[in-house]
Amino acid sequence: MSERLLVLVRHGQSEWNRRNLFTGWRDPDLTALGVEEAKKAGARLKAEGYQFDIAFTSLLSRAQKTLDLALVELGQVGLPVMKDLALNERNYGDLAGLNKDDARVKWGEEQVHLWRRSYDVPPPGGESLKDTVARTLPYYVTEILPKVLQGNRVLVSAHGNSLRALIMVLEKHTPETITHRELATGAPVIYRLKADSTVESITDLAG
Ligand SMILES: O=C(O)[C@H](O)COP(=O)(O)O
Repeated sequence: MSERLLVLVRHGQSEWNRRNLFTGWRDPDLTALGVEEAKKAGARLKAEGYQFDIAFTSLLSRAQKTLDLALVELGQVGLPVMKDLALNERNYGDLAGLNKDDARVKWGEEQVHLWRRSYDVPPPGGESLKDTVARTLPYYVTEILPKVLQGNRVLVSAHGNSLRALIMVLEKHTPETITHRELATGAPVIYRLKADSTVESITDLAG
């Protein structure tokens, strides 16, 4: 019987997460804590008995490195890995590199919250979550989902907002409820899909 297993993991803490900077398509490395989070994600999955047939990640180092470290813990170095821009973090445009607290002082709490969590308000020069869904969803539908439905056990290492874009569809969030869906660094979320591609069960390995 097919498992139809899909595991999503947000990369471990990056240097810019630690420094509280908008990151988007910029490419900072993991911190020491981020490395530990990535290893812990792999170890947790291994301890729960998970193994994978294929993995997907973005073109950004923090997601790729998280995947590599998790695969070492899983004893699965050499697993086929597909890398694609479609899984990159939401492009934060002109906000990239700015401190999130400084931005709140400059533009106000409410405006910054709209840029960070609203569905359809893009940051200046960047992508809204709606734009990110438009970028990531076609890739999910054409590349990732078919693998899951064929019975491959699939691991995806990506980013807070590119994964929230997929989670919006998987968990059937509305533009309002998705604003409250947060994703911790290095915390795998495990989905079992039905044959019709809807979600049968969700297990969050956070904490
Ligand atoms: O790109 C970033 O800054 C982070 O990865 C996600 O940031 P957010 O929680 O502000 O959307």
